[in-house]
Amino acid sequence: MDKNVKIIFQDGLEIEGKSFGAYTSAAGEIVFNTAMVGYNESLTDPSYKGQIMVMTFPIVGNYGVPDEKAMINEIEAWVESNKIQVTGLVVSYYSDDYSHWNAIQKLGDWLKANNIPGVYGVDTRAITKKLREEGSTLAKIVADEDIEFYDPNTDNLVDQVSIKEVKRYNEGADIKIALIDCGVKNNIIRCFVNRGVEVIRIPWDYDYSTLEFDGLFISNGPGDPEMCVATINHLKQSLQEDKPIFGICLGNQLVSLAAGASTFKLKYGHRSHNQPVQLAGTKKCFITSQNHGFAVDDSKLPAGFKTFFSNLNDGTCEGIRHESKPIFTVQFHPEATGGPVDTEYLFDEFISEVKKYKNA
Ligand SMILES: NC(=O)CC[C@H](N)C(=O)O
Repeated sequence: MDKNVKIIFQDGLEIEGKSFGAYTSAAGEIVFNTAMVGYNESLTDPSYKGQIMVMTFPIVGNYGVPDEKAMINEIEAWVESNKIQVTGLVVSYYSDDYSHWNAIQKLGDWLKANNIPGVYGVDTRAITKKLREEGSTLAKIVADEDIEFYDPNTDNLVDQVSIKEVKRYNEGADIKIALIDCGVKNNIIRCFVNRGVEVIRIPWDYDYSTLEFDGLFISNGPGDPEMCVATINHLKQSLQEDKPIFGICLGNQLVSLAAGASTFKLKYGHRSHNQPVQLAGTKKCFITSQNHGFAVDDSKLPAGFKTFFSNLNDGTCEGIRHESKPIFTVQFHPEATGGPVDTEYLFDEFISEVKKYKNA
């Protein structure tokens, strides 16, 4: 019989569930994800660092866990980074009995190996309703010992997940993209590598002023964008230059901050695979994969920038675009994994801008 554990919210609410994964206590920001699949990808997405993820899909674990060490082109083949990044996982029904062509282990065993607690047997939809009504909050999973609440947004989480040294993929390719790694998802690197460009992956605070490259990319990443002061300062300089710039999620927020816009915390964030966005000035709508808690305030964008996409659920900004330079950023995840690939064409648009710049 699995042991009992408690989820304790900052307002004092306690919910009892059963333990799977590591039997240990953990504290963080509790967030809900309404995606129906993709737990392996979400758990290893560095943007979830410091967060306890509640999955609303009622059965989790039934397709197991792939070999997280398998590599293709020096990139983990089946997961989004080299470890589990969430602080804890909360599900309704945990399925121990898995079946999938590339599964090699149980979700509970993988969590255990990473010392991450899982809770099952709780009403995840009730938790979601609470978070939607009252807004995002802190919580802790309490197993063997009670611990303090912890607010991850007060720490520089990007520094914890960013690469420590420069790493090149597809070295020698004609087009070179400098990728500022704020906690990059592997599928972003795959999307570039699959398009035949060289990726120069640099740490979040790396001074790239003397690096040779043709286009600049800023990745997704965890926490409050205002923590990334070094990146924002480097971007202020890049915005004065002519190289094409593309940013995703945290990358969108950092470029916006560098341009002079502001960001704010959403009431409960967007975490799912079915977020509808509209391309500004058109009737085109795309379904996107998202995972963010902050957003850019596009009611007062700096001169030269306009809204690129808007969210059709709540009207928030889903990206900005420069009016004359090849600079555009999106709040959603065009690389998906998990989620729909409707907007992957943005990688092609960016690379085509980079080629134009290089051949000009
Ligand atoms: N996926 C991301 O890059 C998330 C960006 C930022 N940490 C947020 O929560 O809004």
